[in-house]
Amino acid sequence: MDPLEKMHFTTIDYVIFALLLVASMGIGLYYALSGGRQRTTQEFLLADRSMSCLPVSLSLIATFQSAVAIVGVPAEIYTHGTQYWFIGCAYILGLLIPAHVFIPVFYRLHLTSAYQYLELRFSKPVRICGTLTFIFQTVIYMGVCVYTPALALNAVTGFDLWGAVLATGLVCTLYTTLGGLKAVIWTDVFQTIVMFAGQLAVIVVGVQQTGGLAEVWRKVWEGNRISGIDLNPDPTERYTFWTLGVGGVFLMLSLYGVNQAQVQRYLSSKTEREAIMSCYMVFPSLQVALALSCVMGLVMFARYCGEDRFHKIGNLSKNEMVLYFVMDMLQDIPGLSGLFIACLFSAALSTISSAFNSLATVTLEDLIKPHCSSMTEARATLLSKGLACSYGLMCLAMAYLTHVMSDSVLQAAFKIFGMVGGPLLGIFCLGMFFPWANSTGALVGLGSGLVMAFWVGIGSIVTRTSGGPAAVSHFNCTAVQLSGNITTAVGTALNSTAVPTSTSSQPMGLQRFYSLSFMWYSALSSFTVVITGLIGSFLTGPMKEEDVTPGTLYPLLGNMLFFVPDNLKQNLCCSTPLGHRPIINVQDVCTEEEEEEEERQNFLPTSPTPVVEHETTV
Ligand SMILES: CC(C)(CO)[C@@H](O)C(=O)NCCC(=O)O
Ligand code: NA
Repeated sequence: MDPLEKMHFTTIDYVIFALLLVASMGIGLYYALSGGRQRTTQEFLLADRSMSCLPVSLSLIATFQSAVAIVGVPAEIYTHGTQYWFIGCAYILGLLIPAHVFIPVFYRLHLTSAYQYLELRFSKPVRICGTLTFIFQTVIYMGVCVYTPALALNAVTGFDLWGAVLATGLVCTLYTTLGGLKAVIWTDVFQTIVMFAGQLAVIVVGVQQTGGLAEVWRKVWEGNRISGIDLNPDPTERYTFWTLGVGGVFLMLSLYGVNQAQVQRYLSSKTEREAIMSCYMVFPSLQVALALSCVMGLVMFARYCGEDRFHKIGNLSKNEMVLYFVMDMLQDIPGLSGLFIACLFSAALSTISSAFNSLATVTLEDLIKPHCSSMTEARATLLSKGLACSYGLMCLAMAYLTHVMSDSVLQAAFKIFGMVGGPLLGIFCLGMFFPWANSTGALVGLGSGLVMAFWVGIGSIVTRTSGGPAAVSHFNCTAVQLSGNITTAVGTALNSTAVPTSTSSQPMGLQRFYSLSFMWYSALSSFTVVITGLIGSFLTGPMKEEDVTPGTLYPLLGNMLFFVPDNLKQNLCCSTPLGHRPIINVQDVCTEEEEEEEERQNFLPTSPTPVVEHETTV
């Protein structure tokens, strides 16, 4: 294996990278010194519930668009063609359902943490289990997020790995601790723009160097990179229309519906309407983000197709491929490689800053406050800043853990989302849609969902099945024998040790279960939670609809059974309409004027909120 010569950075590249860090710090400082100067938890954790939809929507996409997607998706397209692009189909339901089901329920309950819902609906133990599950998920995920760009940068430029990890981790900790959620949201806006600009620059230069759009198209078409829709129903196939378009909806729901990082942004919106609008606005931006990374993969393919270097690139890991391509293309254009590095780090910063703030929120609201009811506001604010800072430092430790257990980062992220986010999605669905579910059922459900998810997840890692080196579609580029090299590349990305490169034998029994595509993990584990949760509830005495806290149910069954007469529905316990008035939480410090203002904005009889629909269906 011939190591690629290290690229180098010019001064201007370093300057651009430094500007990103300085600008982010500046935004943090600005929000530390303006407005309420971060002296209340309402401001620090919820941006005073005053945000409008534009910054919120950009911040929503920034949260789960990390460097993992920026380096992972193009490498996926390069090696396996455009099948992955079909995940864009999942964005439709994956955003409509949060907008019209989860946001109205959470917003009207006037929550701070999504897990407060679990206590209102079930009990305190369920809330604590939910919170701990979320903390576990986020802490692992942020390690992957901070490590990925640093590793890629190190591999290609020789830039110090731990230096980059420390710089991002510390800068992010600082501006998150200083400026609170307002700083997190506004840095997200800035960083999303840098992210798009960096990717666009690479695409434009790449197309130009390949010889124009027509040439790029010819090469990717002849090279078999444009995938048709794959309707293979086999659930062990990594990416098919079903795994992406259906399994992907559950993934999106666990991220955009019930994940605290996102729920907190919905709750920071001025009105429910703004929150719903922001969710709608995520759709086009997320499609743009997806298109940019897919097109970058195609351009990368076209650029090297038919060249000698293809061999070398084939030997790189998936994480390094994109960076190599970028540095190779941009190194003659001063500043552009710096811009792309800034893009990569923007993606990482915007994800870990959301993680720090949401972790501080749930730790304070769900784990500490219930035990210290007499805490003063000043002390709570100080504590939340301390928490944001500690999670920031913990992130550095997690980066080290990721370093030890290297895996293909895109798959690692999807596995974390599915294995831990899936059961969380399940427990919220159980509570919202099924009035019979009780607290015991919820605990049993969450437990079995996690067991199921970890069984298949760990099983697949140990037996190296799910998402293992899938058959590589053959290349048509003249003069290059690629398939072998690419397969090795995928293998190297997955495991440092040898991987069986042939997947021709059909797995049987448990082996087949372990090879379930990781895109189904969310769906599998959330269904497990709902089903075992319902069984557990019926065995221990189902809840009566009238005993459930008002406003915590969403009349899904009632709406679905619209043809059933009302009195029969009453007997089936599925007729409760969605709460019309927010239940004010005692923990929230909100002045009366603010409440009135909110009431006025949310419940204007003439306001064309889509939610009005639910009221008429009853
Ligand atoms: C969340 C999705 C699937 C939305 O397209 C995408 O942003 C993604 O693939 N994320 C991977 C994880 C990450 O970027 O950290
Ligand atoms: Na991000």
